[in-house]
This record gives sequence, C-alpha cells and structure tokens, in this order.
Amino acid sequence: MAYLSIDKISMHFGGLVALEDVSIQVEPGEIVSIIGPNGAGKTTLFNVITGVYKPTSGSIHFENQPIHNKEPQEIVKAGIARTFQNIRLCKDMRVIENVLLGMHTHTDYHFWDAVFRTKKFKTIELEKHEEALRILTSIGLQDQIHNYATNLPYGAQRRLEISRAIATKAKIILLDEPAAGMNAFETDALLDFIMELKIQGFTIILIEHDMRLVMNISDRIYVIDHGKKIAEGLPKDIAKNPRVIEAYLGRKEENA
Ligand SMILES: Nc1ncnc2c1ncn2[C@@H]1O[C@H](COP(=O)(O)OP(=O)(O)OP(=O)(O)O)[C@@H](O)[C@H]1O
Repeated sequence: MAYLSIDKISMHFGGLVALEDVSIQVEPGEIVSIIGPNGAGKTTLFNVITGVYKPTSGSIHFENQPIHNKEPQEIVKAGIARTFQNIRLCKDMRVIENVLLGMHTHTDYHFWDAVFRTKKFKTIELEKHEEALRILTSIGLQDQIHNYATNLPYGAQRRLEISRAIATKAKIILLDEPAAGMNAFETDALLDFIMELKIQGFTIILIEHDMRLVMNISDRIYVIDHGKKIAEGLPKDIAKNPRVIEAYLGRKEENA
C-alpha cells in the first residue's frame, strides 16, 4: 500500500456529487499536484483527507493506518497538516506565537504543570521555543520572530502558515493554492521554497492553478474534473493530454 493511499473516495453533499470514486497514491518525498477547473472538487478532497468531511464512501490510509474515520486533530497528530486558500494566521499575534500554536497538538504537560509552572512545564516551553526558532530559521523568518504576522509581506505570511504546519510535526503538507495572489517574482520564490521542503524530506500535495508552478515542481499530477479523476501522470504527459486540455478549455468557454 502507498504511503498515503486514497481509494475510491466519494463525497456527496445532498444531491451534489463533489467527488466520485477518486483514487490517489502518494509516496514519501513526492510533490504531487492536484489540478482541475474551478469547482472540480480539489478543496473538498483536502477537506476529506484532513477529516473536515467524512467521505460518503471509500477509504484513506496513511502509513498503513486508516484515517478516513478520524477527527481532524487526530489526523494532524498522525502527521498530515495543511494550509488554506485564504491564509489563516492569527494576524494579531507575533510570528513565533503562530508557530508555537502549531505545536499545541504535541504538547506533553498537564494542566497543573502549567498552573504551577513546574520544572517539566518550563523545560517543555523552552524546548518548544527552540524548535520554533529552528523552524523559522529554516524558513528564512528568523529576523521576524517578534514581528506581528499582519506586518509580514504576503509571501512571508504564506511561509509562516507553512511553518505552523511544519510545527505540528507534519510529514505530509497539503498546500491549497499557495501561489494565489502572488506575482511572478513571489511565485518563483515559492517554487524554490517548496523544493527546499522536499529536500528537507517533506511530502507535498499541492492544489494550484498556476500551471507554470505546477509543471515545474510536480513529480506527478492528478487531474480532477466534475468530481472525477480524468488523468494522472508526469507533467510532460499531462500538459498534452487531450482530456485535460478539453476540461480547461471547455470550462473557459462556459465562463465566457
Ligand atoms: N460544504 C459543502 N456543501 C455543499 N457543497 C459543497 C461543499 N463544499 C464544496 N461543495 C461543492 O463541491 C463542489 C466542489 O467544490 P471544491 O471547492 O472542492 O472545488 P475546487 O476544485 O476546490 O474549486 P476551486 O478551484 O474554485 O477552489 C462545488 O460544486 C462546491 O460548491
């Protein structure tokens, strides 16, 4: 079984079929992109993987364990974290505090340790700060730790959101349209940054509309249209797949 194995997932909202029998396999260290026209079902798939929605049918296994029946917090603990289409940071909190929030799921002291500020509490808090600093340094935000998240430029806010995902001890990071709202320069920096995450050993699943980014960065691509998987393969093959081209062009005409 694959590292992350998504098997015949369907997701129905009443009569609306958002996903139908979608199967996706991801291996450790891969960058796998999920593309498709607006409303294809991509974000719904992320919501199913992360436990926000329970699938109508199908199964998801991560490291051979079923996760489709687990709560979002349990899935984060298992090692899958995500970012959102619209950046979700605590903007009035400092950069380092946002990263510390991500560590919450793994905090190992009890309520009374915190109340009495026991030695255990102080040791763990110190370790958390050191780890947050290490993550922020690896992500190039070490000079911003005391700045408020809201003051960071857009690209840096995206990186901070990813830092928070890393802080959960994630092994797989799901990125939902990270290049949205970025100019070409910022998108290039993002591409380098995602490649760096891969080198550090993270597995990445990417939803993205920026085809230049997708084609340059992906090991493999899955294409979803109207809730169904219509293609999968290497970027060079996806780029010339007639079904994929039709799905995009057809939708463009619908929107015109
Ligand atoms: N909670 C929900 N209740 C009802 N319908 C939903 C819900 N979430 C998603 N949908 C519907 O499921 C379909 C797929 O939506 P989804 O957001 O997954 O598409 P997408 O591929 O991520 O689109 P985009 O690229 O525009 O973000 C849409 O028709 C959407 O309206």
